[in-house]
Amino acid sequence: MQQIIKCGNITADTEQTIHTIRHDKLFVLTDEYTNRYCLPMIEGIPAIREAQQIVIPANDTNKTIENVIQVWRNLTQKGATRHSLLINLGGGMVTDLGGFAAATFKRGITYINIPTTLLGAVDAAVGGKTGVNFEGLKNEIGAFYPAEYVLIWSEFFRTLPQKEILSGFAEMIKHALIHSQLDLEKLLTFSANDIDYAWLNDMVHRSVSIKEAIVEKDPFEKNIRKALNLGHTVGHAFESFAIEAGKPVPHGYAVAWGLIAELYLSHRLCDFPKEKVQKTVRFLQANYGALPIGCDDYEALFKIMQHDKKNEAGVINFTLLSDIGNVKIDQNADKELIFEALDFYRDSVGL
Ligand SMILES: NC(=O)c1ccc[n+]([C@@H]2O[C@H](COP(=O)([O-])OP(=O)(O)OC[C@H]3O[C@@H](n4cnc5c(N)ncnc54)[C@H](O)[C@@H]3O)[C@@H](O)[C@H]2O)c1
Ligand SMILES: O=C(O)C(=O)C[C@@H](O)[C@H](O)[C@H](O)COP(=O)(O)O
Ligand SMILES: [Zn+2]
Repeated sequence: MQQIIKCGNITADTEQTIHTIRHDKLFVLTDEYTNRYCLPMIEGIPAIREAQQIVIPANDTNKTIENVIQVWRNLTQKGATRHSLLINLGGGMVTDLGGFAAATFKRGITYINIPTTLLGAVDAAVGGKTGVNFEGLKNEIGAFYPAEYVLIWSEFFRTLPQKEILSGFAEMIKHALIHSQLDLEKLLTFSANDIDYAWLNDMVHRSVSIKEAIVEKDPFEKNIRKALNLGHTVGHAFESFAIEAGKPVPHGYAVAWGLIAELYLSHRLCDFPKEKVQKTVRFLQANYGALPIGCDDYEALFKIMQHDKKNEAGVINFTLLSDIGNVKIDQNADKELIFEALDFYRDSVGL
């Protein structure tokens, strides 16, 4: 089982975790920004100072197999063995890519995730989904291969741009939607212009525990883990579409817009209450703006949804809700209804 540590002191907790895992060489993977902003916060640890560093370019357009090869190459050239330990210090891009590199190098080495974004802490670093984008599709290549430890320290978020805070917050909204009305009510009070970091830290721990409980029940997404994919069938289509258009958007923004469309489908197919759609959509619209799409783009978006990993035998499977906390997996919507949901998205965000 993956161990999640809520850090009080990142230096002491990291040092202790490193000592807990028997290893020969230590490697630290960062991207260009986490190397600058986050590595200095743990560089006081002698083991980190002496570790081999691997730096990859930042952002999701670099979550590619080519950069996995760069990591493999560094590991090989710097003498990594099957007993080496990798620390992924970064957001979801670094933990997804680094986790996949760890899963595949010499058929698997141990790794630790230290998420430095809100999204990484509440979602990406936890639960063992690793991978890279491929052929314009999100996480098309990957493996379930959990980090041995995930160290969560909210102080990293202080250097995050507001956009990245909001991106992570969208996954927290998703966790609340699949879990409870009370969690959602609390999150809908959030103001990104006036962040209360102590409150956010509490909400982070709550959000992680929602994900952790689901992953523990179904680590390989055969069943209830599909709950964590709420908003992602449409969300990933939006995200891939934006990358293809040369205007990438943060993952959480795509999820927020995907939630709008999928709450509509939840209402139409599972009787999710209309007033709860409206209340959540109001928050999403106010905080996330819009990905500009027109009716002409629906076919392209539908085509991307046909590659969603929850699909089976040519049927697009959605995770929907009949109420907050009441998840319905493997729900089919036909093309006409999906287009209606895209109409609803456009109306809701003022396009
Ligand atoms: N494996 C999973 O379960 C899972 C879950 C959700 C999302 N994801 C994936 O996670 C990725 C998105 O992760 P993300 O939102 O963390 O994006 P990211 O890793 O690309 O980070 C966003 C930006 O913030 C910078 N950054 C990171 N930490 C910083 C800090 N403390 N201060 C300043 N800048 C910092 C990064 O360098 C980058 O430029 C996507 O690829 C998504 O598909 C995976
Ligand atoms: O952990 C999960 O399970 C999730 O689905 C979490 C999602 O937020 C995350 O974006 C995940 O990477 C999506 O996975 P995919 O299987 O749809 O690629
Ligand atoms: Zn996600």
